Amino acid sequence: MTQSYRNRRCLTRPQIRRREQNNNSIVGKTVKKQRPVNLDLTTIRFPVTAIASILHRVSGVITFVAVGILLWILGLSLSSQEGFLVASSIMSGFFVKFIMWGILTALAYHVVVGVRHLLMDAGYLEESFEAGTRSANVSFVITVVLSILAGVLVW
Ligand code: HEM
Repeated sequence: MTQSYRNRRCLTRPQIRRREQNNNSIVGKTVKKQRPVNLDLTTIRFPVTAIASILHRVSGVITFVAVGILLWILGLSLSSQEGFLVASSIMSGFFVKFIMWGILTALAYHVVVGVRHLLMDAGYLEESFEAGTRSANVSFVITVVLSILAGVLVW
């Protein structure tokens, strides 16, 4: 083993000494020597439950930001007749409608997966990987349906 370190031209003498010491210590015996170094995120596949969880947090943050925007539009529309007309004209643009559709989709997803969470917490859904995968997929399908309905509502 010592010989193989010495054959590596890129190692300095102190590095060789440290590796030899590591090999004789508890570190060399307990830590896996061939540890994975590949952290290329494009090669890592997340399970659907992880994706559902990450999206739940993302949709929660989108909903949080959306509350401010929606309250502002509501306040504007209720302020006066002119305010209502301004709010209506803002809401009639394609880009704004697209944002509203995105907000409604995020809210729908957050509520659907939130209910899934609460059902799991209350013990109505099994907390196994298989059951979690199934309920996550069902949540995605329900969200797609609600998202289409939200599109119909907005346009
Ligand atoms: C204005 C409305 C809402 C906002 C701004 C909001 C925001 C958030 C945010 C940011 C989180 C992430 C917390 C974290 O991951 O640390 C969260 C988690 C959660 N939300 Fe909401 N939420 C809203 C409405 C709802 C509704 C209506 C439900 C009903 C089902 C719900 C159920 C949940 C649950 C169960 C969690 C915890 C998930 C977990 O334990 O990982 N939320 N919410």
